[in-house]
Amino acid sequence: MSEPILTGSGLVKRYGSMRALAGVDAAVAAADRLAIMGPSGSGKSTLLHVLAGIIRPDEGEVRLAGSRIDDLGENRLSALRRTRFGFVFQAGQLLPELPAEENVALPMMLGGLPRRQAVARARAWFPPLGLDGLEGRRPGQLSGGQAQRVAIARALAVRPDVVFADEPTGALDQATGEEVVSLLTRVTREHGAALVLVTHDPDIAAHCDRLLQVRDGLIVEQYELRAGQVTAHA
Ligand SMILES: Nc1ncnc2c1ncn2[C@@H]1O[C@H](COP(=O)(O)OP(=O)(O)OP(=O)(O)O)[C@@H](O)[C@H]1O
Repeated sequence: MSEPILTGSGLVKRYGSMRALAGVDAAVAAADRLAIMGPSGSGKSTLLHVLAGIIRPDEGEVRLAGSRIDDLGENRLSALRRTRFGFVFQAGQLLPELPAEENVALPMMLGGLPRRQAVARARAWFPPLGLDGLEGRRPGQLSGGQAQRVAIARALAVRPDVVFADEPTGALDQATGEEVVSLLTRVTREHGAALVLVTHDPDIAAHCDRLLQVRDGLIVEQYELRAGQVTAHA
């Protein structure tokens, strides 16, 4: 793997006496597309949230481009999440009262870009994501697949280093889910962002370059994938 953009080393996260992460090392290279799979409760979401600086680990450290981020103060960490990371969740992440284009513009506005410029930049994402003409729709007027495309636009519009996607197709039917993940993996690669994707679905994971299997808070297997096929035990 080329130089990693994001690394987690020795990550432990406890909830009471239970270890949701029991000592995990994970690295993501720039433009790498990493899938995380495992049984329910195995620690997939916890790993994603710790790597994304949303949950702080009890032990271990997270580094972005070589700099430690898990020990930053809350203000710096939230600014870093806003500018260096993009997020796509299962559903319900768009603000219902805002038109789609303003949902996409919002993280840029929070980052200090004037509203007109942010909306203009946001609009440019709509045609390439198959959303032409939907700029003014509110999330309630979009299909599930369209709403996830808007969420992808919003995640990428800040030009993040890493996009984190937690079950991004979990609320979609299989065909729409495949369309959304194929778009997500393509545009993250085109824009040079890494992707960390949690999924239950092997067909969704198959769109990625690497797969981590998590069980009981540990990485138990790592694979390299090509065209959905396992090519190597990493
Ligand atoms: N805030 C919390 N408080 C207490 N326990 C938690 C908390 N968050 C997660 N856990 C526990 O940590 C373990 C790992 O949870 P996590 O959500 O990471 O699993 P997961 O693999 O993503 O599961 P799923 O596929 O069901 O979403 C589970 O046993 C869960 O119950």
